[in-house]
Amino acid sequence: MPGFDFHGLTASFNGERVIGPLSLHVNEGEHVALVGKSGAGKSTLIRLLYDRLESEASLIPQGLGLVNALPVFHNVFMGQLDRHPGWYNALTLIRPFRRDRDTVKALLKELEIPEKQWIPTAALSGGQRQRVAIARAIYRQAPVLLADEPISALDGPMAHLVMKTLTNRFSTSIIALHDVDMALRYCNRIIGIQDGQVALDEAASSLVASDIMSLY
Ligand SMILES: Nc1ncnc2c1ncn2[C@@H]1O[C@H](COP(=O)(O)OP(=O)(O)OP(=O)(O)O)[C@@H](O)[C@H]1O
Repeated sequence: MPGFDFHGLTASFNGERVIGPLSLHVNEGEHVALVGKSGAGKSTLIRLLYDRLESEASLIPQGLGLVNALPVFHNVFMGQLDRHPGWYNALTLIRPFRRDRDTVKALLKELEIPEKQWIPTAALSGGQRQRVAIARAIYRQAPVLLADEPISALDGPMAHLVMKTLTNRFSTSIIALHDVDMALRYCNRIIGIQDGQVALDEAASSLVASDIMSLY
């Protein structure tokens, strides 16, 4: 997928416009950080993009969307649920295939939770749960990543590892981030959202943190 170009994006809640109308053109190879204060509309914009991109996107929602009663393996496997026939998914629920087990294990190893593969996600810490949602998005292997605060529950070294991994694994990404320094370090384009509109759209290389702080 060579990027995307959407026009007239809008969203309203209870008759109140919270996004747009705005246009967004993203080229392949761009890692876009969505920044802006709480309530500016970043999550809503990510949802709008996900609705449009559908199977072309891997989503890491702010709420993670994990099934707590299921083990980590099955939560990660869900990233590819729509790629397999029903019988394959049903069998996987009972007895996962070796190939899938190995692929998921390697991903969990990369995210430093390999020992959690068969543990229900309910028994994990917040940061471990966040890494399960990250593994699920990577496992999906969609061309575009849409991530809403994917490092909010991670400590410093782990946050760096995850940002490095995500920007390496996906050729194009849109990542809502509250951490301005991480946005500048790992993304090559910064889009600032203010009251549902694009208030800043610049190459990360041309900005410093204080340029972005005016949005807050
Ligand atoms: N389900 C909803 N019902 C009503 N209003 C909503 C709903 N979801 C979001 N909003 C409103 O839409 C606006 C944008 O919210 P959104 O969650 O997109 O902001 P955000 O920039 O992602 O914030 P945060 O950084 O806190 O996650 C806010 O004013 C919020 O109150």
